[in-house]
Amino acid sequence: MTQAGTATQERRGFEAEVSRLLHLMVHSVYSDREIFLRELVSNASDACDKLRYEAITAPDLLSNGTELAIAITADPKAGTLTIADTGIGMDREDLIANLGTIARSGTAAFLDRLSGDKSKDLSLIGQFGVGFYSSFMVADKVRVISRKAGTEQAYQWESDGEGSYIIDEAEKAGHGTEIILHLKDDAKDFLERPWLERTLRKYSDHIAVPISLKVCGTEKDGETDKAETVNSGSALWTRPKSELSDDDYTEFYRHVAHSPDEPALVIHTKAEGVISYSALLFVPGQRPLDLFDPSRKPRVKLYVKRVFITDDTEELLPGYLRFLKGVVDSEDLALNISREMLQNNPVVARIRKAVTNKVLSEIEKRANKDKDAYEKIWEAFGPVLKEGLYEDAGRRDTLLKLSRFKSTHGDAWVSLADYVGRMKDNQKAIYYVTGTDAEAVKRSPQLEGFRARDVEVLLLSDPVDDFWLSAISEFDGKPFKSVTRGGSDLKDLSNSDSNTSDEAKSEDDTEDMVALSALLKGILGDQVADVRSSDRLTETAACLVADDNGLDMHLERILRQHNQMGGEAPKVLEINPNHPLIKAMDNRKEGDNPMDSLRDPAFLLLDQARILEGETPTDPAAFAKRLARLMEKGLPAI
Ligand SMILES: Nc1ncnc2c1ncn2[C@@H]1O[C@H](COP(=O)(O)OP(=O)(O)OP(=O)(O)O)[C@@H](O)[C@H]1O
Repeated sequence: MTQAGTATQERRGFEAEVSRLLHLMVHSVYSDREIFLRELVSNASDACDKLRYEAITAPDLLSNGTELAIAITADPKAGTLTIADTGIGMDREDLIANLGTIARSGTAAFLDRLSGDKSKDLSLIGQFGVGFYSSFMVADKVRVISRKAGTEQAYQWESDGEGSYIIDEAEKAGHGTEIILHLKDDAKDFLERPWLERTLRKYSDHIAVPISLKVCGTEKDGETDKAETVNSGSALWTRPKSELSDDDYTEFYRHVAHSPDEPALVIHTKAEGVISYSALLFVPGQRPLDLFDPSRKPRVKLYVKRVFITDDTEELLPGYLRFLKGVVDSEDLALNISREMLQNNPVVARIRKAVTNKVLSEIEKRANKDKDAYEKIWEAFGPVLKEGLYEDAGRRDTLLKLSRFKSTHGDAWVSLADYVGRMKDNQKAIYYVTGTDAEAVKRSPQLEGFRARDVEVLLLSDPVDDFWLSAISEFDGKPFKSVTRGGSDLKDLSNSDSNTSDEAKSEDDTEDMVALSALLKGILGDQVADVRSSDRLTETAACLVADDNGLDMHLERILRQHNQMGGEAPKVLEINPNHPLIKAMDNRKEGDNPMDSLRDPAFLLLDQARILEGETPTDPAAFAKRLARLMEKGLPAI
């Protein structure tokens, strides 16, 4: 939506998503609204980084002698706070694209989660990070004056955050951006020198461009309107660890990650020798909302000799570490390296290898030292780390050791070492079941026999689980085995304290089941691969399993959903010899025409087993007719 003002002026509507976000900002009661300053200073510092990078190949952009810097000016009389930088700047198109839309991945997911309940939505905003738009928490009018480096014309953007903004030509000496906040009446405290000094020191000490503060009309060191420098301006990752406090790291994390939470793990490392680099990386405290969004950008920034190069390279870290945030600074790459040259670059490959090893070993240390803290990391990022199990064969063992699972053995997270340590004497495999829903997986009928014998089964419900399980055959010499595939070895696992009585089963019973199974197979024909008596069921009458050579059933379903597989492979129907229904069917097989009398029950049994698997009956109309016939017979006469 546009509307003409003066010849150069234009009023434009915000994108619908931005309007929703701004509405929340403008009417917010967010207690942490001081974060607007961190967001704006971060943006200013990013703009300086970008210009420094551009100037490597186009030195003219910086040739007028302007120093890259950020200046904060508070004017209590006018009620304004101005954040100015001499960075890359924005032209008209940039202003429209950057300050009228939200290009960030995960925005849709974020907005979908807004509930309309203000306090809940504001805490979500904390997780999402709203950047520039957070200005409207403290200002009722925001004006941005910007001139893009290398251009002559400046532009101005102005809005009260209510639906639209005005864009116009403007005057500005030199490149960069000035953001002028007209503070709301209840936000005038943000103009006070002590607050500004304290907050800027806290937020910006690590920022590598000088930041100055001027509070108009106040005295500093006996001088009115004096600008003071408030940060040390050195890159934090180059400083020795001994000089840095937890708070320094947290503030840097918040700056580099554009995230308001605390990091769960800080990895600060420096390598010198064959390759020289420093890295300051963070495992975030919370899972970002867009972690699984395919368009999500990596958030680790590459610097070369303290000059920012890019935060858009997938070369620096493997995809399964994409949740990391922070900085890698190389001494060995050329400053004028282009982003394209990073691909297949041997130095980058060596850095990637070293950093990946370091990160995994630090994560492992945390796992060994602090179980609870590690489990929080696993809960947030385990599904992503598990991608490494099939992507990174060389680090598979390390990643298997780091993996944690839910199991039938209580609610706690279980490592594979825990599992193996608890295996039964005759147990040869690590049993697991996969599915899409953790609760449904827990209720799988195939688990009944394992539970009855106290044999632990891993419960896996992340989409990635089926993929790594098809790539990895064993841990510590023990094969992984799906409880929904192949014959179960439960007979070998009966133990004295088990309340099942496999051994006591009479031969007659076994023969009966063989005969009933053959009869049912005769009725069901091609719809099943086989019918057999089961030792994995204790409560349910029947279940389906894949045969020995078949795919795990859940994996097969995923492949079918993604059109990676043609028709459904017939399954083995396992029947529970101790279930009253199976016993009744067994009795019936001695009567006249058992093929006829058992026809409806046989198909209903199969459909029931399919429903338990989350499938639909093969022929819903036939299913309904059979069920109706049976119900009719079962109704008591009046
Ligand atoms: N001072 C500035 N100089 C130049 N460009 C800027 C400046 N401030 C913001 N921008 C541009 O506007 C865009 C949007 O800023 P915004 O703060 O909303 O989001 P962001 O910084 O991209 O991400 P985040 O939400 O993580 O902060 C930035 O990506 C940048 O391109």
